[in-house]
Amino acid sequence: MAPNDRLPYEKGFHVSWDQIHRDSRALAWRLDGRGPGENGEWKAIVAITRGGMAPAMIVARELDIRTIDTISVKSYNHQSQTEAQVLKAPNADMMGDGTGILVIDDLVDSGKTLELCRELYPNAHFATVYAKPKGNAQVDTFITEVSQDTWIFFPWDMALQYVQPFRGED
Ligand SMILES: O=P(O)(O)OC[C@H]1O[C@H](OP(=O)(O)OP(=O)(O)O)[C@H](O)[C@@H]1O
Ligand code: HPA
Ligand SMILES: [Mg+2]
Repeated sequence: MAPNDRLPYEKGFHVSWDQIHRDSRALAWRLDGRGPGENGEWKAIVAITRGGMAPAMIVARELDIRTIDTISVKSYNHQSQTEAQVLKAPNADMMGDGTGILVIDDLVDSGKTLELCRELYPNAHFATVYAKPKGNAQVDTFITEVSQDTWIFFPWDMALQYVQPFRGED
């Protein structure tokens, strides 16, 4: 399937860099002071690559968190879902059972990616910028919910291009 072919997704939600920046900052503010540290600090951030890296960087900057690791989970080939698998795990000593760790992704869809991460780190806090209803139960904190039949297009997957005027061209 071509990557820009939305079927079976009825709707497209196109997110600009500006929008993901605002929404990721909103996520940071919601998470601020909610960690298990004395002043609500979080121990570290773990970004779920690749989509979680941009939001994780923005949250880390807002919350002044310098310890950042990644977990690489692959679960999609374009818009087709495959079995979720961990291709690279974060530092085991740092992770423990996940206590104090903020695991960040761009979105939760079916919830399969987070389900796998939760099994590995049951005490981590899981946060995404966007969420679809099926995966809702897997995420502790998110900013915006979109319907299950919506495909979210992120700015790193898009480019500016010409569109014809609504009334057509002369
Ligand atoms: O809730 P789920 O149904 O598991 O889907 C959500 C996951 O799918 C996408 O990642 P993808 O596996 O496509 O990899 P990418 O981040 O490298 O693009 C997205 O970034 C989430 O990580
Ligand atoms: O709606 C989506 N957009 C981008 N990547 C995704 N991975 C699962 N669902 C989505
Ligand atoms: Mg991803």
